[in-house]
Amino acid sequence: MVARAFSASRPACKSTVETTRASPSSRPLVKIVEVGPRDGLQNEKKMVPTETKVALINMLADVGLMTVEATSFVSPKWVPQMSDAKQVMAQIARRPGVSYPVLAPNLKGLEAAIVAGAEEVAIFGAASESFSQKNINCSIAESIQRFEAVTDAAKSAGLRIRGYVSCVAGCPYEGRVAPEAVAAVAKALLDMGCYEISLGDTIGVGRPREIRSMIDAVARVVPVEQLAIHCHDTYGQALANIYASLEAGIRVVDSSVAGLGGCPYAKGATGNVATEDVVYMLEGNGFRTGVDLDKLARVGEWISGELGRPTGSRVARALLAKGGA
Ligand SMILES: CC(C)(COP(=O)([O-])OP(=O)([O-])OC[C@H]1O[C@@H](n2cnc3c(N)ncnc32)[C@H](O)[C@@H]1OP(=O)([O-])[O-])[C@@H](O)C(=O)NCCC(=O)NCCSC(=O)C[C@@](C)(O)CC(=O)[O-]
Repeated sequence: MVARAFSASRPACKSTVETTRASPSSRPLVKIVEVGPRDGLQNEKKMVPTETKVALINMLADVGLMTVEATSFVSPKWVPQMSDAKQVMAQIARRPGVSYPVLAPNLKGLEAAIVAGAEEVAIFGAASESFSQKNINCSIAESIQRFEAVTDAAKSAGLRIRGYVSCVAGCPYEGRVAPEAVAAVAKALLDMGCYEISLGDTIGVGRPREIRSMIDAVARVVPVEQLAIHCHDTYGQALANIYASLEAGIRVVDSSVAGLGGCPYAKGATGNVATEDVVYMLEGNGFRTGVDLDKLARVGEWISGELGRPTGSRVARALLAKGGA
């Protein structure tokens, strides 16, 4: 079977056909933003020991991932699992060339992140009013004001800023979310200085055509080069949605080792798409990721064991079953 791949040029509506035999360096790079230590763990009911979080982050940086979202400087009353953010940042190895972004919803979080030595922060808004209220206790308009203060201070401190928009395909409280609502929040985050906007299908309800229409609407106001896709796999649509995002020209994918995760404010939402599954798909479709899949699968197996469950990655399960990973 000849693998279909996409052109390196964007937008990639007219995809070219390549084979996976192309040399690795000639294949376009897809940047993977590993969110397992943050998005993957934030919903765990039992406190994960700080040393386990630190070991996970260090292992993920060792398998070739260049961006490992480390933790969140959020209210410990809202998300107790992230209450050791300062200790995590103090103990990780910080491999040269690897970014360790952290979430910072307000000035208090930003100040703590700076003291902890963060070089990149992420602010997180939503395209749905109800989710914004549940997640960060304010309306979308109030969140934009709050984020402006955060981004001004972060820029003055020389930090890079990433933006998230949640509920890009649907909201657990309001149902369908209009692509125009997503585009408006994404544009506001871009305008305040985010270098990249990650589009989050928080509850995994989107399907490829819906995801594509949403991206097309956002790409009218934010260059596609500055967009990332962040898919939860609740309805089993994540890989198909990522494929649709690649066709739309997106080259940054958020994912979580072993498919860890869920969202504290989205009942029933499962984890992010598993990083192992994303790497397997990309490497077989004419892209390179720089990630050692076998090593990554072993990291996923290890952290799943620490959490007392099997890995959520189907690719890792297949590799481990045949003794490959
Ligand atoms: C935004 C707030 C703080 C507003 O929460 P609030 O209650 O309105 O805040 P407040 O300013 O009134 O403060 C309340 C208390 O929290 C403290 N506080 C206030 N801020 C901080 C801080 N930064 N760090 C530590 N402590 C903080 C503050 O000091 C005070 O403490 P008290 O005086 O009562 O002892 C709260 O709602 C919050 O922390 N929310 C975070 C929720 C969260 O982390 N959700 C998960 C991440 S988003 C996500 O997963 C989606 C994403 C990104 O992955 C993409 C996708 O999938 O869609």
